[in-house]
Amino acid sequence: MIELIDATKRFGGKTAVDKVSFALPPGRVTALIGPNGAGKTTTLRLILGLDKPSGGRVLVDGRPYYRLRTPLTAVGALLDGSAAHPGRRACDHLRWLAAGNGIPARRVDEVLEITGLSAVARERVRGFSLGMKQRLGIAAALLGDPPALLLDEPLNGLDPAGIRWARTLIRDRAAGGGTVLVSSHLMTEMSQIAEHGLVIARGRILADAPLAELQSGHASLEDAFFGLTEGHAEFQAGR
Ligand SMILES: Nc1ncnc2c1ncn2[C@@H]1O[C@H](COP(=O)(O)OP(=O)(O)OP(=O)(O)O)[C@@H](O)[C@H]1O
Repeated sequence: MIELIDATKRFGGKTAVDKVSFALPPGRVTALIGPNGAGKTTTLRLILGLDKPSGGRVLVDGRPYYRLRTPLTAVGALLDGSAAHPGRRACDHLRWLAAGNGIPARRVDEVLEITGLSAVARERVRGFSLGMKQRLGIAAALLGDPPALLLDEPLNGLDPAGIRWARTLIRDRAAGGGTVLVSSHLMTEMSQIAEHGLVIARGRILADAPLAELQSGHASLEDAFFGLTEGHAEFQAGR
């Protein structure tokens, strides 16, 4: 279980995440949706201990992330698909992560297989396409076979076959009892992948409800989203 209780993150005078409270139960895909600058990435970074909360609490299985002994076996995360060093071979990147987390080396071959990267495992990341980097990021997230997955825009750069594969993977993880949080701008995709939605804007949670409930009375999740976030966008294009 992942839980945020009045979690707040300020950067100087800017409040990126403002008293956010929610719980992510196992067995469910939750979509974190919000406009640019809403606080989605900061929320994920707070859960992963990459940002320290200015207030409130962020707990993974009842304790802060930094207290987890082998974090990759508790929470797998995709925050930036290109986080691997460009000069490294894909397999070495994963081996290095595995070694630091007490994960057996054979798991590296498994996640390469799951993400379809076995054939390019010995190639250097600098030659990878955006979609391949994304698959490598997902491979890293799966390395510890964690019960919880946090995925920031996991479909970025994936081709149609990749999107279908990722969609199935995400759903299967939750169906198998996993906790999955997916942050995305892709409403149509989210309505196919997730059961539950957290709508965030200007650092505040505007809705925490089943997607079917959020969508009711609207033609689509996108319409519901615009209805909820109207006037809350950080950035507005000129007309
Ligand atoms: N390290 C930082 N220093 C200063 N401000 C930051 C920092 N990180 C985030 N912010 C600000 O906090 C707010 C929330 O940013 P965040 O990246 O969490 O939004 P987001 O919802 O992920 O946006 P996007 O959809 O554009 O990726 C933004 O106004 C951003 O400029």
